[in-house]
Amino acid sequence: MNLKKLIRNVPNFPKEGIIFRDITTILQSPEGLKWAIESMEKSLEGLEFDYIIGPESRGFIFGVPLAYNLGKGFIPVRKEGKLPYTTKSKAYDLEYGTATIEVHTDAFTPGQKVVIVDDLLATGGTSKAIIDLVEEMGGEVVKLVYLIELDFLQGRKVLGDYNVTSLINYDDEE
Ligand SMILES: O=P(O)(O)OC[C@H]1O[C@H](OP(=O)(O)OP(=O)(O)O)[C@H](O)[C@@H]1O
Ligand SMILES: Nc1ncnc2[nH]cnc12
Repeated sequence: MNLKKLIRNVPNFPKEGIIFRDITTILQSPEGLKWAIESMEKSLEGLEFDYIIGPESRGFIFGVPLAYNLGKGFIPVRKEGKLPYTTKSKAYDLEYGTATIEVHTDAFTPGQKVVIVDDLLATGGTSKAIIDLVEEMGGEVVKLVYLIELDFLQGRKVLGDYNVTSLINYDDEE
């Protein structure tokens, strides 16, 4: 299946010079959505872990069905001020700005293994912030799975030796 055809490219959103890779057009397609979830799921075959953890908001779209299908729990990572209980937070840079994310302090117990799921890897700032949060809380990140990777932003360099899978790659800004 040619998933790139199902991704809408929106130039100059949310800022001049950014080509936004819009996944709403994949979500609209029953075949595209099925392919995306099933392919992400395949990349986790045989892996032992306790939770899927994913960032607001697009990480929820893919993380929850994966967790449900694999019989795991899901841990939401939210933007600042949204989680109601005690949180641990981390500030980070994005391709088009800065943000702070938070996770509940009792989301998992030390020693547990988590898989990070998100729609897209760009600079790696969001994922690195999640890795830092998980590790500072005593957890272990055993894999990261993305639908899309913007290779030219070199997010993988930021992620170092972690086990990373992405399904659709963009090598340059076109
Ligand atoms: O690799 P990075 O440079 O960190 O960029 C990738 C992140 O940026 C986007 O989320 P965004 O913060 O725009 O939030 P949204 O999902 O709510 O739109 C995307 O869904 C990833 O989470
Ligand atoms: N170019 C892009 N398109 C969609 N989501 C993004 N998140 C960060 N960069 C992005």
